[in-house]
Amino acid sequence: MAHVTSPEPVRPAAPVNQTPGSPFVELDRATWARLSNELEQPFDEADLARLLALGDRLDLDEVREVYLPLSRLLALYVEGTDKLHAATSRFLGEHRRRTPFVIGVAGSVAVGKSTTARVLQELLRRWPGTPKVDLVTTDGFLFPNAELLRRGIMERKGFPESYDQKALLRFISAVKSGAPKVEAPRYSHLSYDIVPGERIVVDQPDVLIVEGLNVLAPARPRADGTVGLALSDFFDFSIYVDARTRDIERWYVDRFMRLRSGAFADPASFFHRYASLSDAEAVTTALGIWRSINEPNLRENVRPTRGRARLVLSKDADHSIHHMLLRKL
Ligand SMILES: Nc1ncnc2c1ncn2[C@@H]1O[C@H](COP(=O)(O)OP(=O)(O)O)[C@@H](O)[C@H]1O
Ligand SMILES: CC(C)(COP(=O)(O)O)[C@@H](O)C(=O)NCCC(=O)O
Repeated sequence: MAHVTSPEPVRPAAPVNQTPGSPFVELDRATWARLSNELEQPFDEADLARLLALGDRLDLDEVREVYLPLSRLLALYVEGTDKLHAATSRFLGEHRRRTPFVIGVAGSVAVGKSTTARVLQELLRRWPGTPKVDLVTTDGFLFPNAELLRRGIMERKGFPESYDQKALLRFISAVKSGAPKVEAPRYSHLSYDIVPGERIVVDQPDVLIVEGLNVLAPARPRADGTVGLALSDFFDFSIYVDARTRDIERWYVDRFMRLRSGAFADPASFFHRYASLSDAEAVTTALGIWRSINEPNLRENVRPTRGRARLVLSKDADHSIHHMLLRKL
């Protein structure tokens, strides 16, 4: 595995736009890409093969120009946050325990959260300060289908109320407090349900990436009007992956069509019944699921959290990142 040496501070390659009063600076793609020119190339052939084996038709220029500089920025944040923790421990006169740096990745179903998260995981592993990078998706904290049915919300999978928020908060507090071997339930897209008894184990990583639709959602007020912590209160950095709704809809349908000729063929698949549909019927089915569940969730719950992210990645119709908004204030 190729490694890069040290995340030296980045010199801005060109002026960036900041709208007066906005906490974000806007970086167009060319500006951002220029930041990568100064970077040591962290890939060797084996690394490239591993990235491509992630199964995505990922453009490697995109990785070099967008995700590599982003991983460098994140490595700088990890260093800075670590120093801040050390200072707090010195102030409190405590023995210091390193806690994972937590990155939230939010955005619509099918916008490319998993792909972004996995690429960042691979890149961050190459920085010297963060060799151990774990990734969890919040789908493991969805209520099992039986419970969704009992609550009458089976058609609202992915909406905030379909998650066991308490379990999610317990999980992230344990990870953040530096506990070893913290367990999370596992969701299967094949069975479309939580896998009974299966667990993902997070064991004191340097970085934990938490990916999911609603990771930036604010805490919901309790019955007595008080407001507790939200998942995002435990994030050290957050990314919202953004794109036009009509593009995301197309990506959703395209993915559905690919799964139909792949995973849906498995009789164990929840969607096996769709494997025998004609192309036209399959498109209609995918659009039906998109328009009744995922698009309303995007509109009502997911996109409204965009402004809470530290970084917004805006995609074009071909998945390329067109520009970024980075929160400076
Ligand atoms: N950067 C990218 N380049 C090309 N295709 C991508 C990229 N990101 C995502 N995709 C494709 O878009 C679809 C949705 O991506 P995925 O990461 O599964 O989304 P999410 O996790 O948000 O549901 C998949 O078919 C994936 O292969
Ligand atoms: C499992 C999901 C809710 C995503 O969960 P996340 O990991 O983002 O918390 C989503 O992929 C999903 O299955 N939505 C239900 C509608 C559909 O089948 O597309």
